[in-house]
Order: sequence, then C-alpha cells, then structure tokens
Amino acid sequence: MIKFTNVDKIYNDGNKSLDNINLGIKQGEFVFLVGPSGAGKSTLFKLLTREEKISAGRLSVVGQEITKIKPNKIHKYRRHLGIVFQDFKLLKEKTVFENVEIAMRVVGANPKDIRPRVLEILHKVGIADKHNKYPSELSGGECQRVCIARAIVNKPAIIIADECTGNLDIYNSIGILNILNDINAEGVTVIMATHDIEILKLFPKRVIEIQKGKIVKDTKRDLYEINV
Ligand SMILES: Nc1ncnc2c1ncn2[C@@H]1O[C@H](COP(=O)(O)OP(=O)(O)OP(=O)(O)O)[C@@H](O)[C@H]1O
Repeated sequence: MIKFTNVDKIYNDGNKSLDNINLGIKQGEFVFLVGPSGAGKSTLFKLLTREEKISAGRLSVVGQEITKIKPNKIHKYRRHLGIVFQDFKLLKEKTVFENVEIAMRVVGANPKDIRPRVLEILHKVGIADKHNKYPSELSGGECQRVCIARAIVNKPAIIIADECTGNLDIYNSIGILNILNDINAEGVTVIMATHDIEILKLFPKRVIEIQKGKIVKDTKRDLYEINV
C-alpha cells in the first residue's frame, strides 16, 4: 500500500533530510515511527501527503506513483489520507460537530448523509455528548478525539498521526491509542510518529526508527523493547 524505493529528500538549502529510504507498509498495518528530533519523521509524512516532493527514488501510495499525480489531482489523492496533528488544528470558531462536518462538505458528500455520519463518528471517538461545544471548551484529550473524528469521517485508507499524543498525559494518550487501534482493526493503515516510550511499551506494533534521515531499525515490538 505504501512503498518507498531508494527515496531521498533534499530541501532547497541542500539539507538531505531523508537518505535512501526503502520501506514497505502493507494495508492494515499499524506502524510507529520513532527517532530523535530532526531525524526526518515529519519529512517522511510530508512526502506521503505530497506537501513536499521526493528528490530521488520512487514512492507509491495506494497504487499511485506520487510523482505522477498532477497538481490539480492532489486534493483527490489526499482523500485516501486522514491526518492527525499534535496541535489539533481545529477551527476555533466552529463547534465540534461543525469541525467534523466541514471535512465531509469539502469532499462534496451528499448533504443528507452528513449529520448521521458525523454523529456516528463522534460517538465512536466518545465525544458525541460535546458536539455543540467549541474547541476552547474542551480538554486536550477531547480536542484530539475531534481531530481523529475529522480524520476518519471520510473513510481514509491511511491515518497519519504526527506526535498526536505529544500534548496529552498518559491517560489521554492511551485513550487516543485505543481509538486508533479500533480504527486499525477495521483495516485502516495507521502510521504514527511518537517520542513516547510508554506508548511503545503498551502497544505492541511494528516500530521503524529513523536517525539522520536513514532507517536504522525496523522491527516488531519484542525486538524493539530490548533496545529501549
Ligand atoms: N522546509 C525545510 N527546509 C529545510 N530543511 C528542513 C525543512 N523541513 C525540515 N528540514 C530539516 O530536515 C530534517 C528533518 O526534519 P523533520 O521535521 O522531518 O524531523 P522530525 O524527525 O520530524 O523531528 P521532530 O521530532 O522534532 O518533529 C531536519 O534537519 C530539519 O531541519
């Protein structure tokens, strides 16, 4: 479903942020991406979202060669992806319901499907009772649930979560991971960058470690634990 083949990313300043990445992620996998600050995790995500272009190699996602997607088709390609950020990026002047609803409106969903689907998803992430609240009236954990609802409402094939528990305590982080786990159990591929060792210990998944733009480890939890 995702295949990096000899991928480099060199920014305009000449900085090589990803160096010969070879990586395959199958549909339905749950993968943690770890590594020190500046290792290249966000850059790898930006290649997947096509915010940045690869400098060399090949990258194929959901059967599409990323470099061949025309600029006017990128928004369509991105419908395969649900993105969850550390800093939420919710619209402050919109309610919980509206923040999720807008994601369906922009893809042209049938208006009669919107309300039931949004409520179904808010229920799924455990925040339906707050659907009329504004982000400023929510806790960090609740805001992140709204972000996940917004990311999954259009049924993406892949969830990309960049440090999505970075602002949360362990209790809320576990809640978010349980939601991502449930989504993954339905067949959605989840790729999550994290610095949180506790989360890695609690959730046994494939762990890919990047350092200075290179993959230095790609292993199942048991092997990874020996080294953390
Ligand atoms: N737009 C850019 N222009 C030039 N260099 C960049 C740009 N974005 C990132 N970099 C560089 O690429 C390298 C990888 O950065 P990246 O943000 O991918 O790391 P990261 O692993 O996500 O770090 P963190 O855990 O702190 O978020 C760093 O050296 C960074 O300075």
